[in-house]
Amino acid sequence: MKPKVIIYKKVEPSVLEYVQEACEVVYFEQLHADNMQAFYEELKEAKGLLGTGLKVNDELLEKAPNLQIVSNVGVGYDNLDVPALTRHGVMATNTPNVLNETVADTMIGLMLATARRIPELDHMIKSGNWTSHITPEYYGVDMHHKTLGIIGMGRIGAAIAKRAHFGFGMNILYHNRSRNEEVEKTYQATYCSLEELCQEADFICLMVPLSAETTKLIGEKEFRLMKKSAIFVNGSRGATVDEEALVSALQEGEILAAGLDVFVQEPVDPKHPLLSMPNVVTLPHIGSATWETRQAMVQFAAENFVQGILGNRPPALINPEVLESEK
Ligand SMILES: NC(=O)C1=CN([C@@H]2O[C@H](COP(=O)(O)OP(=O)(O)OC[C@H]3O[C@@H](n4cnc5c(N)ncnc54)[C@H](OP(=O)(O)O)[C@@H]3O)[C@@H](O)[C@H]2O)C=CC1
Ligand SMILES: O=CC(=O)O
Repeated sequence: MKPKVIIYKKVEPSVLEYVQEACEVVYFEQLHADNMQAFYEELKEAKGLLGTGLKVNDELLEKAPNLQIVSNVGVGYDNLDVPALTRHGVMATNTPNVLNETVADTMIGLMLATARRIPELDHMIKSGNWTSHITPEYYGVDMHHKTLGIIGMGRIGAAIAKRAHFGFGMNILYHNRSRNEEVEKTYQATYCSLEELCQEADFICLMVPLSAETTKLIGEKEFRLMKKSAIFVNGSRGATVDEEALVSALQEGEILAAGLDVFVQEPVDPKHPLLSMPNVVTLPHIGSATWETRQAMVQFAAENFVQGILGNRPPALINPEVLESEK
């Protein structure tokens, strides 16, 4: 008998068929209040769980005594309580690398859109307000040859640095807990403290994973350090920024503008003050949202999943301790 697993996200038929070769799949295209009870019922027997964003913690794991693997479709896994998964002997996997280039494209697009005020001016034309030659009040600022500070110079950060260095001739600063010699050599990036980066950069791009350490990593103090002309973009998770401090920094003119792909609460409340600011460009968490990349991510998640279900080591295993404790 094939092991029972749950997929709780809409996937391509080819991916479903690939998983079905090894598993009996219970398929929920999406989880919502009306099917949660049915989901919990299936969870009692499920050996695997594949999807995006579900909070997996002790409470959920107690409802899933047979679980072997949780396969996250996405690289960030702040929705997973990894120590709890490890305690319960459940493997956790994610989808690194396949989305680096696409997310980097999105972040460069967001920086340009913010600096050149693209959505604001698009709206001006479409609402019938382009009535004369553009006056200085509509000018943007250059991105090329400015200084870009990347906080979180990992896989995606490096793909952003590549574009910024070779494409825009930008000077790159970065901050991590540890140095990344590869980006220093390849993109002439300079390592610095968070404070130095905030003070020196014209564009500040946040790309860290969300953790206890990075929650509200950027707040009042950091915004105060930034240049009044700074453009801040966040592609990590909403909670890495103190949103109230960001609103104040924009209202007080401590920074020039912001580009946001992520919010503390998603979907963001339409009445959120950030949404009524013309100098804030917003996106609905679309960093990796292209057909090609989303397919690659789901395929990767399915490969992790099937390998784990078959008792093999999945290629992107987050908690290898689970396998070590089985030896
Ligand atoms: N908007 C979107 O659609 C997407 C968002 N993301 C987000 O981007 C994140 C990064 O992805 P990826 O590049 O693959 O991850 P990586 O792990 O490759 O890079 C993360 C970087 O952050 C640094 N970092 C971690 N903790 C801290 C800290 N406390 N202070 C300073 N730097 C820190 C790490 O360096 P070190 O360990 O040396 O500190 C590392 O260089 C994901 O976790 C996800 O949240 C990802 C994909 C799409
Ligand atoms: O936010 C998306 C991810 O892959 O992480």
